[in-house]
Amino acid sequence: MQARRGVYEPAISVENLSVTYRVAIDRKQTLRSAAKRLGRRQRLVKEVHALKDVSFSVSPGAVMGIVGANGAGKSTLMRAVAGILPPSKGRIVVNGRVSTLLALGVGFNGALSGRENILLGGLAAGLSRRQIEQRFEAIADFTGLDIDILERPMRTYSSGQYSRVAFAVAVHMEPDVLIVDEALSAGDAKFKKRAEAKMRELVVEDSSRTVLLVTHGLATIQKMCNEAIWLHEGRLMKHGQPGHVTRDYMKFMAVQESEATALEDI
Ligand SMILES: Nc1ncnc2c1ncn2[C@@H]1O[C@H](COP(=O)(O)OP(=O)(O)OP(=O)(O)O)[C@@H](O)[C@H]1O
Repeated sequence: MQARRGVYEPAISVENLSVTYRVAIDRKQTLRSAAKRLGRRQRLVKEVHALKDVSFSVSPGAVMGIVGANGAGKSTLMRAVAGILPPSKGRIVVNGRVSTLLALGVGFNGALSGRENILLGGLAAGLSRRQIEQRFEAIADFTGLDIDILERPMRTYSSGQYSRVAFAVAVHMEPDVLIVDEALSAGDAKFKKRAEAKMRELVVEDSSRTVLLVTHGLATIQKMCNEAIWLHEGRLMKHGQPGHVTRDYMKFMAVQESEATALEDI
């Protein structure tokens, strides 16, 4: 859809997006072929078509859930929208500042302390040093980690401590577009509660923020989202109301499962 300023400008517009990964594989050599090649390695390049001609748009303020089986292309789509992964084909337009909760903490430097990574994360999100300093206390507070832990290099953190910092940074950037990939499963039970409350505040209470939310928790999609898409093997299967999308997705998965069981029975 061609957006005209003042008429309808989507927050996110994805047009005919395809993403192909190229993976180099070392082919197993037989003794004879190895002798022939005199020890030279034979490399094959395999293409993985993670997204195939996907198009949709998201209105400003919408909370869009993304569902799909393992390997469907959800994380690839999130990385592409976040600008981390270039499209192989097609176009993505995002209006506004994006903050991501992708595979929590991508971009953190393990050699630096939690405190330094909070600063770096803020700079990467486009805030000024002053703006980050103003928010530092709130971010540090939100992590629930003692200041002496925040002074240690992040490579010494447990995965829960790591995700606490990543989550705290991302949700305090006040982005126009927030991309959340399975982040609600981060941390222990206590932190999960705080994370969910914060997400609700960001997603539900501030209706100007556009959110993309990837999760296998279909109940979360129904609770938090007002739109959803379902991806399967890189293709967009359905775009619509969360209830309809999750219903069709569950039906599809149940059929696949019963077919697999039937095959096992043979
Ligand atoms: N860096 C990569 N190099 C090669 N192939 C990749 C890479 N990342 C993902 N893929 C492949 O792309 C496809 C889509 O993966 P993606 O991680 O986007 O799926 P997903 O829907 O997020 O899955 P999950 O629910 O398991 O997290 C899969 O077939 C996966 O193996």
